Amino acid sequence: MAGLRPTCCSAPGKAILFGEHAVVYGYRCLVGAIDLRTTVTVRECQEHSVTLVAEGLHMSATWDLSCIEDALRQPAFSELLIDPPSAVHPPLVDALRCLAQKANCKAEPSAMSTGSSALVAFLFLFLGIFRDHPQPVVVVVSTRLPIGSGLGSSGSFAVALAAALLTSAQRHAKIPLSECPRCSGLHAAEFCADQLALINQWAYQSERLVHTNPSGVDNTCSTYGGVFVFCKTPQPGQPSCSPLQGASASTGFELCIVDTCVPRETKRMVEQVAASRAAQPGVVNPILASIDTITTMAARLIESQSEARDTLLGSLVELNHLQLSALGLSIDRIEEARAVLKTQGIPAKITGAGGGGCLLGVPALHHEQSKVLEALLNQTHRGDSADPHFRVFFATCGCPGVTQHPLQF
Ligand SMILES: Nc1ncnc2c1ncn2[C@@H]1O[C@H](COP(=O)(O)OP(=O)(O)O)[C@@H](O)[C@H]1O
Ligand SMILES: C[C@@](O)(CCOP(=O)(O)O)CC(=O)O
Repeated sequence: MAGLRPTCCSAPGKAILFGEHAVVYGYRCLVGAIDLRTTVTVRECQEHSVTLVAEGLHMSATWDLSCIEDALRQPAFSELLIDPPSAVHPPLVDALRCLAQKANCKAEPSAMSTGSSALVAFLFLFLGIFRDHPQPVVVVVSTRLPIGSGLGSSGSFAVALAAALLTSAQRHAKIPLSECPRCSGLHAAEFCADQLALINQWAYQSERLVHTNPSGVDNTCSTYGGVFVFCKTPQPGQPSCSPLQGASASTGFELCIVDTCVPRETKRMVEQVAASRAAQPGVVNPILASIDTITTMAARLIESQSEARDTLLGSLVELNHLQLSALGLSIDRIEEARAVLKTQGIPAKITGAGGGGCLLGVPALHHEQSKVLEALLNQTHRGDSADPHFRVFFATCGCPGVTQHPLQF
C-alpha cells in the first residue's frame, strides 16, 4: 500500500451572527467563517505508536499501535465504525471512551476533562479513516481560537483533523486528491465538492460525539467557509446552506469579539435549552420561532446596501441577545460586558452557546478603540481580582473553509 502522506490542513472557526440554539430545532441561523483557524499536521511516527499533541489544551496522548490494532478487532469497531459514517452508536462511543482511557496521557489536571472529549473525537476519526491500515503517526493540533468559547473550536478541530487524516491516508480515503477527476483545475490547496462533503460528514459525526445533538452548523461552516444561512434538514448531515449575496458577504467584514474568558460547554448549554423547552414548550417555542424571524431580517439587511444598515443590525443584535437571555443563556459577566459596550454605543450579543464564552459587537471598532475598550472592561470589572480578564479582539467574517498547506519540515 502507499505510505502515509505527511499533511497539513487548517479550518476556520465560526461566528454565529444570529440563530444559535434555534438552529438545533430546525430554524435558520446566520453564520460566518472567521480568520482564526485550527491547524492539524499529520506525520509518520518513528515509534510503533499513535500520538495526538493538542497544543491548545497543553495535552499529548499516545497509544501503542498494537493497542489500536487490538481494538479494531473488537465488534464495536469492526461492525459499528462505518466508512463513511452515518451514525455513532452507543457501544461504539463506549468503546472509544475505553480506548481513550488507555492513552499514555500528559496534561495539566485542569485539561483532563476538556481533553477527554478531544481524545474520543480523535480516536473516532483516526480509527475510522485508517481502519484497514492503521499506521504509526504523530498528529499535532494548534489553534488561534479560544477553546470552548462559542467560536466553534470543536468544529474547526474536527474538520481540520478529518481533512488532514483523509488526505494523509491517501489510499484509504475514498477520494484521494490526486485521483479525483473533479479536482483538475482546482488550486492545490482546495478540495473538490465531493471531498468537502466527505470531510463534513466525518466532522459532523465527530461533533456528535462531543455535543450529542449538534445542529451541524459549526462543522459545515468550518468546511465550506464564507457567510451563509444554515438550516438543518430531515437528512442528517445534509443541511441547506444559502450563501449571502452582496458586497459585504463577498469581501468579508470585521467583527468585534469580547471573550468573557468564562469557560462553558456547548453540550451542557444545549441540554439546558432542551430541558426548558420540554418543561415550557408554549414559552420556549415562540422564542425560538422569533429568533428565526430576526435571523431572516438580518440576512436581508447584510445583503442590502441600506445606509441605516448598521443601526438596524444593532437593534437586531440587541433583540436577539434578549431572546437568548430569556432562554437562560446569559450570565452576570456577559451582562457586565454588555453594559460597558453600551456606554461606547456598541450593541452586543452572545455568540455560540452562551453561559460564558464570547460576545460579538456590531459594528466593529478600530483596533486602537478595541484596546481602550478592553482596558475599560477590565477596569470596571466588579468581580474578584483572580477572575480572568476580558479579551477584546477582531475577526474577519467570511473566510475560506478547510484548506491544505505545504508542510514545513
Ligand atoms: N484545538 C483543539 N485541540 C483539541 N481539542 C479541541 C480543540 N478545540 C476544541 N477542542 C475540543 O472541543 C471542545 C470544546 O467544544 P465546545 O464546548 O463546543 O466549544 P467551542 O464553542 O469552542 O466549539 C473541547 O473541550 C475539546 O474537547
Ligand atoms: C448553540 C449552538 O447553536 C451553537 C454552538 O456553538 P459553540 O459550540 O458554542 O461554538 C449549538 C449547535 O448549533 O449545535
